[in-house]
Amino acid sequence: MTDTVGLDVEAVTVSFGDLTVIEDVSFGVDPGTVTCLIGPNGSGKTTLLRVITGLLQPDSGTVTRPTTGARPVGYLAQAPAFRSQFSVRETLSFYADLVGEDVDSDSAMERVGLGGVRDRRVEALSGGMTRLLGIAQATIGDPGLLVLDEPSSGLDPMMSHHITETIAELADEGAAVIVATHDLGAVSRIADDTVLIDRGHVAATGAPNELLADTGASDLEEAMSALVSHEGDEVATRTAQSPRANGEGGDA
Ligand SMILES: Nc1ncnc2c1ncn2[C@@H]1O[C@H](COP(=O)(O)OP(=O)(O)OP(=O)(O)O)[C@@H](O)[C@H]1O
Repeated sequence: MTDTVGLDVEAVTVSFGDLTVIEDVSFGVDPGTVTCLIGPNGSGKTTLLRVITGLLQPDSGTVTRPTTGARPVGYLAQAPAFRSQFSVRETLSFYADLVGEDVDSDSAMERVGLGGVRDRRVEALSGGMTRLLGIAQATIGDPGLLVLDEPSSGLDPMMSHHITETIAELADEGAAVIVATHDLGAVSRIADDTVLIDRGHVAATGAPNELLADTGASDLEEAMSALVSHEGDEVATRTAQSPRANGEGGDA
């Protein structure tokens, strides 16, 4: 999985009609590290991740990705959808076949700890297990870049810890990992770096302890609150809740 080239996002701008949701965003993620993308609801994190995976073309700017692995990018969508009748093993074999011949799916299953439920159907998995299945499918083919959208949202603390440890291990194996999350406890545990997005702009970057030092805050929630603009919050929240069609499945 090791690559000397990580992820490089350079001056990316994305608009939907008249609404510019990402403007002139630049940052990088080194191989073997975890960068957490944080920011308020509707600030543009998912949009940026979709550009990073190549699912969405930016209006301007460039994205340079690693080239190692049987596929370059593994992606966990915010709401991954799998075939309900497939078992865990069948689901992962299906994705492995899409990636290429002789691509192993068992190691991905074991890596996230789903070996014990390999024959359970997707429809019978808990929410946490479904997220683990999503992470497992994202790792098939050992991509050099892993893009994970809210991997631990809505999970109990033990499952959340398990998922964040798994993510840290994937980076230790050499992948460049970018994770969008509202779980600031997880950010403190696993982030080598953070990118704080506010209204489509980079409001701050740095390791979690640098954000704390820069703001004099005692925790990341306080630091984030100090760094984001609070003007027109009501409008931003309404926009974030407006219906939209992303049409994402579980694969990049
Ligand atoms: N396909 C689309 N068409 C129109 N507007 C969109 C589309 N996708 C996203 N948006 C808008 O872009 C903005 C950013 O949305 P995005 O989902 O990227 O935010 P986010 O930071 O991931 O939010 P959250 O934390 O709530 O998941 C929002 O105002 C959203 O309504």
